[in-house]
Formats: sequence, structure tokens, C-alpha cells
Amino acid sequence: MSQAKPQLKHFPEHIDLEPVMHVEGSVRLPGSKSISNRTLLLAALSEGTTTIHDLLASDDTLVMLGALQKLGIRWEQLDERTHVVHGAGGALPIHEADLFMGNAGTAIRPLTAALAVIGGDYTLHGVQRMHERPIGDLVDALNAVGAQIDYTGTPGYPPLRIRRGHIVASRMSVRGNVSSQFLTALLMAAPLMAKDHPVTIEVEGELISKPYIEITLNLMRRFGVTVEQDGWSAFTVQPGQRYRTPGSIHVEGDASSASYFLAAGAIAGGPVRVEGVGRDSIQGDVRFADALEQMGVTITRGDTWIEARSNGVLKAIDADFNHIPDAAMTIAVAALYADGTSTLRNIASWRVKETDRLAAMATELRKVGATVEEGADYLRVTPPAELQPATIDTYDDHRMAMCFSLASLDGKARRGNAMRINDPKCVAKTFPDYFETFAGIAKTDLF
Ligand SMILES: O=C(O)C1=C[C@@H](OP(=O)(O)O)[C@@H](O)[C@H](O)C1
Ligand SMILES: C=C(OP(=O)(O)O)C(=O)O
Repeated sequence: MSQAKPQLKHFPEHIDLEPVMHVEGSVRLPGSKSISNRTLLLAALSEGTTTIHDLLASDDTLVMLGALQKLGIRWEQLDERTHVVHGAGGALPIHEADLFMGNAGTAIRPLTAALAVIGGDYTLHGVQRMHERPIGDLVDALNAVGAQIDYTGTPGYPPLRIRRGHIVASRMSVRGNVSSQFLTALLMAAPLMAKDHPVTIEVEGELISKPYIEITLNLMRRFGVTVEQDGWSAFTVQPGQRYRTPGSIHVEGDASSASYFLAAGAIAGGPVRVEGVGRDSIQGDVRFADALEQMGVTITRGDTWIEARSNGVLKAIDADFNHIPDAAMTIAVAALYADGTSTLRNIASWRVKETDRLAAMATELRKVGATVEEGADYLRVTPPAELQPATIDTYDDHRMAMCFSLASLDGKARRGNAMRINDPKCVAKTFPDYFETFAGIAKTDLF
């Protein structure tokens, strides 16, 4: 057995992953994207200075840091693991800015709401795919209470032009079935609107991705604002609450990023331990480990770590994955190693993320030999007897690249052929060192 070598130093057009016979080891996770970007914005809106430990360093957090800087928020990086943000107490020093949001939903959606409420003259735009990701429900909710947000391209999508409106909001309403990030954005901006009267945000119809709202409420609480919750249908912020710095805050490891390593341990031996998330996590994606347990994997949990160990062939799964849409992609690829057909249900939101993930996942799983049924909101995966080596397209979607590294795990006797992953650098959205970290747990044996 030999250790696979880190291979991604110069961002090649593709990476060839040799068949991996066994995985084992421990991985220190990068910071949670969802917590990092919320924390940055809340720290900027707070009174006082916030020291942030273990912020994620990736494309998505860079665009948030860049935007805050352009808005006149001062921040410094003290060392590799420590940032300091000087809050401006709900104001923004700079009232005109052109902001590049990349493809970061956790940046553009909350910033749109905050900027519309604070007021100024701002444009927000991103990469081409960002201009195809919906934002109309959020814009409608804000404009209905007096915000002035216009589309400069296709109605319903970024780019946006935000001008100073006159917001009078005591009741707002937002649809919850396209992205929970719209509700998150309104919740985070609500204390800025609730100066002398309560603000209630009602959710129209079904709310998807609910655990992400729990992350939002948890972090708002840490920054001094409590939200009254009427189930999942209404949220009220009482007046007079202002964001106040908690002093310092630690960003947990990313639970979605954990899914690849836990799945690797589940498929190819293990144990693999992820460090940085565990029983204490506020991220819904830790429930990925529950899905692995249903698939017959042995999971052990500590307060700040989770470990997965394989028990032979995975059991096929049929489940609703609405609560963990990101980590569910990892289940779709793990399903290649199951003893029958797996069905992932209630995942329509996949279609409006970094790519149309239902279509992309179906196409690429077929390349390795799976039989796949792609529904409007579900995916059914029947594994092949033996995985075919393939060239995997990643659609500028970090999760496609990370998920398909798992297809190099040679649980199915395919020998000597590499799995090629095109455009591996797309992992930089949330996990720039992903392939090096994966290589650290992979043991290859070609003979
Ligand atoms: O609020 C968040 O941090 C996120 C919410 C989810 O999006 P949707 O609510 O659009 O499903 C998730 O897919 C995304 O990666 C992060
Ligand atoms: C959907 C994702 O990102 P975003 O925060 O841009 O929505 C994701 O990371 O899988």
C-alpha cells in the first residue's frame, strides 16, 4: 500500500484519481461556509469588534470579505486562523458600491436584504450561473415593503441595482419553496427594520432546507437578537434589539464538507474521523451521518468529531433529503456502492444551485455505469455490477467534483483505471484543498 500524493498544486484541467483500495485517517475540516458568511455579515452589522476564529478561506468567503471591504467595513486577518471585523453598528460607511458576488448564495441573498434596508446605491452581480439563480422571491418581499430593487438583466435574477427606498415593514411575506436563503436574508435584516415596532416575516407555502434557518437564528442569538418563532410559518423580531458583538466567535468545521470523508470511510473501510463537527454542531448537515447509519455504516460521535467505519456493502436507502440538500449529493454517489436501488426524494432545489444538480448528477452517474431515473424532484440510482472508469464533468460545481472523488474508491473490483475529474479547481468555492485532503486518507494499491 502506498499513500496517494497531493496532486492539485497547479490547478490542472483535470485530475486523475487512481483506484483507492482503502481509506483511513483523520481530517481537520475547513470552516463552515454557512456559519462563516453569516458571521461576517452579523459582525459587520454589530456594534463593536468581533474576533472570528477558523473562518473558512474559500471563494465564497472571499466575495463576502471583499464586499464588506468595499462597503467600508474594516476587517483584518491577524493570522491564518483569526480575523477581526470592526462592526459599524447597522450603518455602512460607503453608500455607493459595485459588488461582485461570485456564485455565493450565502453572500448575495443576505447582502441584498441588508443593503436594501440600510439604503444607498449598490449593484450586485456575479458569475454567469449566479445570473441564472433565482432571487425574485426575496426582491418581491423587500419591494413590497418599500425597498427599491431593480433587475438590470433578466427579471427575477441578478444582477440587481439597489437604491434607497423607504421601508415601512411590520408584516412581510416570503416564499419558502425555492431557497431558504431568502428567509435567512430577511431574518438577518429584520432588526434593522424593527427600530420602533415589531417585524413579522411570514413564510408562504412550504419552507425547504429548514436546518439552515436554525443556523441563522442561532447566530443572530449569539449576536444579541432573539427571534420569536411560530413553527416554520412566522418569525417576529421585537423592536429595540441591536446586533452586538459576542466578542469572539468560533466557526465550526463544515458539515457538508465532512460528508465526503464520512462517505469514504463508509465505502472503503475506514475508520475515517472528521474533526470540527460533532454532536454539538448547529449545522443540519451533520444528519448526513444518520443517513449513513441507515445504510448500515457504523458511526461514532463525539462533541466535536464524527467517525465512519464500513460494514461491507452499503444498504440501499429511500429517504426524503429536503433537510440536507447539499450532503444529499454525497448520498447519490455513495449509492453506487449500495446493494440495490436508492431513491433520494424531495430535492427539487438541486435544480437552482451551482448547476442543475439533478441533471448533472444523473448524467455523470450514468457515465460510471449506474442506471439513473431523474424525476422533477427525485433521483433513483441503481448501481452497476462494476464501476466504469470515466471522465467526470463538474459543471463549475464544487460538490460535483468532491462527490465524484468517491467513485475512485474501488469497492467494485475495477482495477488500474483512473477516474478523471475535469476542472477540479471548482472545489475552491468551499474547499480549496479538497483533493490534497482526500489524498491524505486514501491508500492506493494498483497491484
Ligand atoms: O443558508 C445557507 O447557508 C444554505 C442554504 C441551502 O440553500 P437553499 O436554502 O437554497 O436550499 C444550501 O444549499 C446552501 O449551500 C447553504
Ligand atoms: C448551494 C450551495 O451554495 P450557495 O451557498 O451558493 O447556495 C452549495 O454550497 O452547495
